This record gives sequence, structure tokens and C-alpha cells, in this order.
Amino acid sequence: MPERADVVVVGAGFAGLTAARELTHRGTTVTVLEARDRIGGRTWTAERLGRPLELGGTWVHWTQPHVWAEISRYQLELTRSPVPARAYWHVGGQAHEGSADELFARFDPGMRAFLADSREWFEWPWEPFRRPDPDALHALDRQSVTDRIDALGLPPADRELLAGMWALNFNSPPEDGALTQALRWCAAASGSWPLMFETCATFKFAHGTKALADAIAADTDADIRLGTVVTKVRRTSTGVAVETASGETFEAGDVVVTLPQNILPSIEFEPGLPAVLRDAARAGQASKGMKTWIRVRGEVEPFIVFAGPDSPLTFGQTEYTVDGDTLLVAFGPRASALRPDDTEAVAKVLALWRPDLEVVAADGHDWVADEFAGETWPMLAPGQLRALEEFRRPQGPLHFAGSGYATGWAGFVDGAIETGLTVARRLLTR
Ligand SMILES: Cc1cc2nc3c(=O)[nH]c(=O)nc-3n(C[C@H](O)[C@H](O)[C@H](O)COP(=O)(O)OP(=O)(O)OC[C@H]3O[C@@H](n4cnc5c(N)ncnc54)[C@H](O)[C@@H]3O)c2cc1C
Repeated sequence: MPERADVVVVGAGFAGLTAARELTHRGTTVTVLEARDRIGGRTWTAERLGRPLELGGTWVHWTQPHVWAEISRYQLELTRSPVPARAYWHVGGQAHEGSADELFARFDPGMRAFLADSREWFEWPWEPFRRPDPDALHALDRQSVTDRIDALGLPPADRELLAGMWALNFNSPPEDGALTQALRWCAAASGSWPLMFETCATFKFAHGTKALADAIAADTDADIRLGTVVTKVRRTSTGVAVETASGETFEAGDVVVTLPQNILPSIEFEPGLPAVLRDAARAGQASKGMKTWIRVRGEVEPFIVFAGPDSPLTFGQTEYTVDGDTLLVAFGPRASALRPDDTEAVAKVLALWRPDLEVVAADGHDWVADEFAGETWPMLAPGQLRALEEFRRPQGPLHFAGSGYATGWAGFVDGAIETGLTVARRLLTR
């Protein structure tokens, strides 16, 4: 006999956990089916290189209303990344060094010009479609980040640096990222790029992002089944049947699917998804980059590094000291170009900026190769706003939640929580 709940949630990342909590608090029975042997999805606090490290989602900020409400609710402690004293940047085939303030002053004109119209297009950042002229928005959405950079006519070195900044933000080559996604991020930070940057890489959980996932999971009596891979979602006369790889079937009135866009095709939907969603899932969204942790010998003064979009690593900063060594975190736009745990290859790239540092080891997780992720933080590709609009509508008893389907801070833990809340509310109030 199939098991039955009011709602089945597929995935125990932040979207799934939040939806499950909201629904169970109102008396709805929920079964959460999670493929991995842990909760948290694309956040994962794990012991590496001598201390617990974030292999996925890390930084949060008070500009992010949904995650901030959770921090208040569970009284979670935050800490901050070190303030960088020095900056190293590699553009035009040359290494440069200066203060962090000098580097940010260098970014400033390009970033301001790039983002000048973010609040014009997205006056209401959490309602990106609230515009008198939706066709104009969709025309803009066909542009890539590179299209906008090209239009600025910057000197080559400044152009390369700006493209490197956007390769960092998208965790992808900038030509793969939608201009509207960039403008939406900045609009959510009230149109200020320094605030946007601070939001992305400054404040983090003192006891790991895991502390928030654990707090939400402890606050729901949903039945969370780990190690349960969903393979099929089919409509029935009473709602949905959700089938798993091990042959179980779970029936429910509704299903909330929180899979990342890039792995949606791993589930069969019956009936099939509307063409706009199928196409978006098949094309995948932009972020196919990597994040690595690097342990270098000795205690090193806090610093930050940047490079252009063709570099295997475009950004890095110091984060911790451990047993007299220093740990850096770094990001690259192509997972295919650099494995996060390839110490020798990572050391070679770091030497572009800091040949004086001895790399002890590098480690991380390849999220793009991970069959239950297929991407890092979700960032739309050009032309995918239409699919976003559709993902946010119920497809009968099928509902999508997840950071990639958020309107506000899409791509962040905040966006995952936003959608978990809104889908749960939709189910509770109809
Ligand atoms: C490297 C990296 C760095 C990041 N940095 C930040 C940051 O600093 N700040 C920030 O806010 N965000 C960051 N993010 C983004 C953030 O982690 C994600 O946006 C957010 O965690 C996504 O939550 P979600 O619930 O939407 O999706 P997920 O966390 O991906 O949850 C989906 C769940 O579905 C499960 N699943 C997949 N397939 C199946 C299946 N067939 N059956 C059952 N279950 C399945 C998955 O295992 C997963 O647990 C980062 C992400 C990465 C990868």
C-alpha cells in the first residue's frame, strides 16, 4: 500500500525544510523525501583541512529578510569574514597589488555604470514582473552580462576586472548569465553595489549554515526520509503519486518539488511539464562553477584576490587560521577547468597573485558533478525570466520551490526560504 500524507516535499534543502515546517505547524501532514544521507542540500558544513568548513552556502545578510527572520527566530550566532588589508588582482596578463580600498575604487565606476538602471527595471525587487511594460523586460532579459559589459566601452583592463567580478557573482562565464539576474541582485540591495558585495561575502553562521538547517528540521514533525531518491511524479485522481528509485510510492494531495533547475530532467513528470519549463530545465541555468578551500602555510595578513573571467579562479579571500596556517576560500567560473581538491592545480592558480605562499592542501565539493545538484548557486541564463514566471505558478497539484525559483535573493539561502514560505502559504490558504 502506498504511504499517504497531505503533502510530499521532494528535497530537504532550505526550501523543502521551510515548506515542511510551515505546513506541519498548521496541522498538515508532510513527508519529505531527500536523496542524500543528510539535510541541507547545497549547504554543507563539513570537517575539511582541519576545521568545519562551508562547502556550499555560507554568507547571509540583514538585507535578506527571509534568512534574517530565521536567524532572529532561532537566535543563531553570526561571525564575519576578516576585513582584507591587501588586494592582489591579475588583469592584462599582469599582477597588481594595492590596498583593498584601491581595488574597490577601481571597480566602482564600472560597477556603477553596469548597475545604474537596476532600480528602474526592478523598482520592486521582490516583484520582478510588476512592470507596466512586460515585453520590454523580456527584451532586456535576452541580454547577457557580457552584452552589458561590452556596451560600457571600458579600457581593456577595467573591462577584464569587471567581467571577473560578474564571473564571481554568477559562478559562470559572464556570457552565460542573464543581465536581469545581475540587476535583480543589485535592486535587492537597494541599488548599491557595495551593499550587494557585502551581502554576498561578509557575514556567516558562527556554528555553520548547518545550525540553521538543523534548527528548522528540529522545528517540524514532518517525516523526513533520507536516502530516498524520487524518480517520478505522476498525477492521480486524488492528487499525486511520488515514486522512488527503491520502488516505494507516496501519495499526497500536493507535491512540492525543490530540485535545482539543472537536474529537473532527472525526474519524470506525468503529465509532462509545460514546454517553457521543459526547455529551461533542459538548457539549465548558468552557475556551473566551483568553490575551493585552500590551506596555506603560516599566518597570513587578510587579503583578497581578483582575476578576469578566463582565470580558473576569479576571486579568493582569507577566512580562518588553523594550527598556525591560513585558510582561504576561492571561486572559479568553470567546474570543468579546476577540481576543488586538486591541490597542485589550485596552487598554480594562487601563485598568479601570491607566489610567496606555500599551499598545503585544497579541498571542496564538485556541485556540478553532484547528481543531486548539477549547479552551484542558481543564476538564470538569458531569456529564462519567462520560465521563472511559470515555475512560480502551481501546475495543478505540483508546486516548485527552491532558491532558483525565488523572486528576491534568488541564488541564496534567502531565496530558498522565500519560496518555501510562499508555497506553504499558497497550500494553506486556498
Ligand atoms: C558553492 C556554493 C556556494 C554558495 N554560497 C552561498 C552563500 O554564500 N550564501 C547564500 O545565501 N547562498 C549560497 N549558495 C546558494 C545556496 O546554498 C542555495 O541557493 C540554497 O541552499 C538552495 O536551497 P534549495 O532548497 O533551493 O535547493 P537545494 O539545497 O539544492 O535542495 C534541494 C534538495 O533536493 C534533493 N534532491 C535532488 N534530487 C532529488 C531526488 N531525485 N529525490 C529526492 N531529493 C532530491 C537534494 O539532495 C537537495 O537536498 C551557495 C551554493 C553553493 C553550491
